[in-house]
Amino acid sequence: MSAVEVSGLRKQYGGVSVVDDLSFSIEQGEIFALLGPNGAGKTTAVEILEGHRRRDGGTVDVLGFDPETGGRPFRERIGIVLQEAGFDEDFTVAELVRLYRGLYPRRLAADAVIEQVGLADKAKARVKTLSGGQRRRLDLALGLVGDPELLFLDEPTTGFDPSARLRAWDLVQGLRQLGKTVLLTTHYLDEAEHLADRVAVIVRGRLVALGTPADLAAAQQSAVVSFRLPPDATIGDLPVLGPRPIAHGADWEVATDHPAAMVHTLTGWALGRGSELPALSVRRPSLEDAYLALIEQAAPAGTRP
Ligand SMILES: Nc1ncnc2c1ncn2[C@@H]1O[C@H](COP(=O)(O)OP(=O)(O)OP(=O)(O)O)[C@@H](O)[C@H]1O
Repeated sequence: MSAVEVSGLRKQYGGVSVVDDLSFSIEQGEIFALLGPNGAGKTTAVEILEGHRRRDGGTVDVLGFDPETGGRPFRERIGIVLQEAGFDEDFTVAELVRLYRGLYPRRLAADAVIEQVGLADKAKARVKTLSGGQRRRLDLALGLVGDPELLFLDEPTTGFDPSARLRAWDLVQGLRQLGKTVLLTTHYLDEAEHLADRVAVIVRGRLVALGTPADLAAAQQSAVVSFRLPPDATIGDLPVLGPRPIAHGADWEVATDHPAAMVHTLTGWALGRGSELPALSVRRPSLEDAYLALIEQAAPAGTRP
């Protein structure tokens, strides 16, 4: 059975569609990521699924409930981790986790959750003394303590240092092993690639791609060739490669379905002028490569708000 079924979902503000005929389903135990540029409609869609906004059209089933009418029995089965949850800053971490725990009939041990998110040494600290990353970990603890079947995670690792981020990823992956379903929104493509079983890409309220990160990456181009120019060359000196190389720091990258021919052209040019091509590499496209290509196709630069 699906944890979430969305069909033909619509929402308008002032006559403008911000969610436009959106359909997808999320299986139980799946980690599902919603991706899209700023203003794409992700938050609107997620808040409709959480029961915090009303839809204008379509059907939504979350854990067997219509979120608009599910009431308390529905809310007790979901967990929401917001980017900026407001709470009383004078509480300590342990107090706040216990307070939230008291709101749910099914619950986890407060100390275990605090430990899980890596805040054990801050359990007695007041919320106002926490760093930004520690607050985000507290948000995660508050979302988990009611032992939800479905967890909404809104940009869960923004502001985390790299090791806290890996730890949060482990935690989210641990949720999958417990059979929990996770709906993740994130702007970090590596996070979605690492965590999500499937991703949906939304642009201007419409679904433009849905699949596993590997499928999405493979659907765009078969390879990315990257290289640096010889010190005495400029990009204009290169032979015509078909697709235009794109600057990536000191490197140039070109996406292609014909990596062998591309490398042949590039190395032939370099050898012909008696130089090397530093840092030449061929790699499989990442989810980020595919995402950027999808966004560009759906809303070319210059047409975006
Ligand atoms: N209450 C509202 N009234 C009017 N317009 C709104 C309202 N809420 C959202 N919008 C508009 O709907 C569009 C989608 O917003 P939404 O917050 O869902 O995007 P998002 O994909 O979550 O963006 P971000 O990545 O920036 O968080 C935006 O153009 C936004 O201005």
